[in-house]
Amino acid sequence: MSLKPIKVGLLGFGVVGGGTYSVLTRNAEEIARRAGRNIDIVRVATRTPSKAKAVFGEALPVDDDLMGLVSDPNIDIVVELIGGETQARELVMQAIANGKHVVTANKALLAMHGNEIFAAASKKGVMVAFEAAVAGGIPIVKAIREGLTANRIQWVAGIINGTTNFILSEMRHRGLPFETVLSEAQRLGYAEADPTFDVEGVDAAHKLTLLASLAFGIRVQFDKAYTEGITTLKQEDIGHAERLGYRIKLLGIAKRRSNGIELRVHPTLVPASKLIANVEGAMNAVLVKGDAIGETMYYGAGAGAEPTASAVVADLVDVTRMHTSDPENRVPHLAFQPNALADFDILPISEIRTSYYLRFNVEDRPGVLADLTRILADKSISINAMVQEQKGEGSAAIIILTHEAREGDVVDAIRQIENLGFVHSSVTRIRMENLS
Ligand SMILES: NC(=O)C1=CN([C@@H]2O[C@H](COP(=O)(O)OP(=O)(O)OC[C@H]3O[C@@H](n4cnc5c(N)ncnc54)[C@H](O)[C@@H]3O)[C@@H](O)[C@H]2O)C=CC1
Ligand SMILES: N[C@@H](CC=O)C(=O)O
Ligand code: NA
Repeated sequence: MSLKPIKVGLLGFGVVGGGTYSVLTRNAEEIARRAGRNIDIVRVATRTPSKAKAVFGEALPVDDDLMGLVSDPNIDIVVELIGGETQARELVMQAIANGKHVVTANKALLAMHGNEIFAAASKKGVMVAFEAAVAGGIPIVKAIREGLTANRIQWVAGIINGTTNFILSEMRHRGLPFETVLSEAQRLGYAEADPTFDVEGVDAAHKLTLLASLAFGIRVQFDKAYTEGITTLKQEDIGHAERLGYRIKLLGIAKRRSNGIELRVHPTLVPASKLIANVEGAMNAVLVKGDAIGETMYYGAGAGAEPTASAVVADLVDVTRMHTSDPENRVPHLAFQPNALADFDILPISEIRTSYYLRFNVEDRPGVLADLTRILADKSISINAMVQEQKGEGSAAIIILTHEAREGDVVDAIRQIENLGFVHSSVTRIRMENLS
C-alpha cells in the first residue's frame, strides 16, 4: 500500500474492543485492500490496562489515560468502546474538538447526546460513525442511510436487543427461569454493563431512537420513546400466545402516522408464521417498510465480540476511505441533511393504534362475558378472537384479541373492567403487530 497507514486509538478493551483488535489483525490484508491503506491500532487506553498489555506487550502505548489518547496528535480516528454516557460524552466531544473522526458502538451515548455530538462533528468537519451501535453486526445504518435513500419509509420494526431475545427463546424452548438465562447472556458477552438496560427495554429504545432518526429524518429524541421490558412477562402468556399462533418478541417499533411518529419498545405478539417470529437466540432482525421497495428484512448477530467488531471495522474502513473528502459531500450522520431535519411530533403512548392481547382472570359465572364485551364495545374496541380456559373450581381465564384500537381507550376499558367484582387480578395487556 503506498498511502500512509491510518492511525487508530482505542478507548476500552472489553468484549467489543478485544473483538475489534482480533478482526482488524486477522483480516488486516483484506481490509487494507479494501480501504486502500493499512488501518493500525497505535494506542490503547482503558480503565484496567492489564488485558490489553497482555495482548500488545511493548508494541504500542497502553495505559489508562483516555483524555491523553483523544488529544494525541498521532491519532486520526478515535474508537470509543467504553460504554456509558458521561465520560464517553466528554471523550467524544474532546476528540471532535481535536479534529479527530470517531467510531463508536455506544447507542446510549448517541441516543442521549446524539444531537449535540453530530452538530459538533458537522461543524468541525469530522465523521462520527456508529454502525455497531444499532443491531451490532447487521449493516442496518448503512442500509437505511444509503441503500433505501429513495424511499419514504413508513415504519421500522425489529428485534434489536440480543440479550432479551436470547432470554425469550430459552424461556420458550427450554422453560428455563429468567435469571438463569440472563446470567448465561452475561457470560456470553451479550448483556450491557448494567443488564437492566437490556431487560427493561432501554437498550432497545436507545437503538430504536437512532433508527427512527435515520428513517424519518428527525432529531434524536430518546426521552419521548415509550419503553417497556420483559421482566413482567408471564410464562402463562407465552404459552397462550403460542396456542393462538403467535410468538412474543421484544420489538422496537417506529411508525409514521398522519399526526406524528410512534416510537415504542415493548413485548409484542407477532404471528408465528412471520420470519421475524422465528428469529432466535441473540440474533437480531430489523424490518423496514419503504413506499418504493415494500417490506425488507435484515437479519444477523446483534451482539457479541466479533459480530459487533465487524461493524466497528466497517466504519473504520468507511472513515479511512472518506476522510479526505469534502465534509459537505459526505453521507449525513442521520441520513438527511442537518438543515433538513423535520419536526414531527413523537406521539404519546395513549395515542398509538394497534391491536391487543388481553387476559382476564375472572369468576366463571353467567353475565361475565357480556359485561366485559359491553365495556370494550363502549370504547369502540372490537373483538377479533376470544378463548376461554377453565382455571379451576369456579374461575376462568378469558383471552381476547382485539382489532386495532387507540391505546388510551384500551387503558380506560381495562380500568373499568378491573373495578368489576368478578375480575380476580389485574388484566394482562400485550400489544400485537401484524407487520404488514
Ligand atoms: N457486547 C456487545 O455485544 C455489544 C456492545 N456494544 C456497545 O459497545 C460498547 C462496549 O461494550 P463491551 O465491550 O461489551 O463492554 P465491556 O464492559 O466488555 O468493555 C468496556 C471496556 O471499557 C473499559 N471502561 C469502561 N468504562 C471505562 C471508563 N470510564 N474509563 C476507562 N475505561 C473504561 C473497561 O475496562 C473495558 O475494557 C458499549 O457502548 C456497548 O453498549 C454494542 C453492540 C454490541
Ligand atoms: N446488550 C446488547 C448488546 C448489543 O447492542 C444486546 O443484547 O443486544
Ligand atoms: Na449495525
